[in-house]
Amino acid sequence: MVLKPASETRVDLNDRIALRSRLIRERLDMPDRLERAEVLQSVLRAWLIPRRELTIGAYWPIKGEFDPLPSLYRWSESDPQRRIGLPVVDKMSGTLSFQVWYPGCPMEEDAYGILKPKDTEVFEPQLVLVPCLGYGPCGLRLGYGGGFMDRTLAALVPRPATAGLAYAHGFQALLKSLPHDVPLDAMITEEGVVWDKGC
Ligand SMILES: Nc1nc2c(c(=O)[nH]1)N(C=O)[C@@H](CNc1ccc(C(=O)N[C@@H](CCC(=O)O)C(=O)O)cc1)CN2
Ligand SMILES: Nc1ncnc2c1ncn2[C@@H]1O[C@H](COP(=O)(O)OP(=O)(O)OP(=O)(O)O)[C@@H](O)[C@H]1O
Repeated sequence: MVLKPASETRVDLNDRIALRSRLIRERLDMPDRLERAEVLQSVLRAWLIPRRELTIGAYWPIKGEFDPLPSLYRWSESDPQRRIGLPVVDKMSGTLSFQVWYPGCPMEEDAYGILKPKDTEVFEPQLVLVPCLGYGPCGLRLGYGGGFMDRTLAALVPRPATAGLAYAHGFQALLKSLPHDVPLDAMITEEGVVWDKGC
């Protein structure tokens, strides 16, 4: 086993923290973010058409994230069995559960101030749409640093299919994988489906 010097590990962590704040700033400052979001809605809607899953976990957008809910609502309208869920953080276990969401659903803040459905049913989605701040080759993802998504995906049996959603600016060719990283099955941006293990 080759042990890394502590200083190197610390540099990696500082790099990740700096990268996260740069990517959040870049995303918020993107002058054509709304146009890009419209294109991404179309890419997502088209990607969902042939999929068999009836239940999808998504997220309530924060910090300039792409909003997947308009496409998902359209997706859900064509079959009453289809369900959309939003994540709810369990601070103790560091994992997420998913609660049913529908347009107009009463909402409240979670432990991190992100809105979540109030008192709706908990379920395990067959497909999870994962918000990505950054992404690398082969399904690698950079989130906000809580590790919630990786812990949740590692614990769910059977593991749901996963598709990352991001704007193309988030691509980091040199992003390093960490031991706990659970690779995404697909990656979708406004430039198209950039990676899909299932294709
Ligand atoms: N819209 C949205 N909702 C989501 C997620 C997401 O990525 N996007 N999450 C996806 O999993 C979960 C929340 N993830 C979070 C991750 C980190 C922190 C947080 O407070 N981070 C600290 C820094 C932590 C560190 O670097 O050690 C901070 O920002 O100060 C909060 C929520 C569930 N809901
Ligand atoms: N399966 C796991 N078991 C235990 N700890 C984990 C697991 N996954 C992640 N962690 C811990 O969570 C912390 C953050 O991980 P990471 O930097 O990958 O977060 P992220 O994927 O960017 O954040 P998030 O998923 O919340 O958006 C790390 O300290 C890591 O050790």
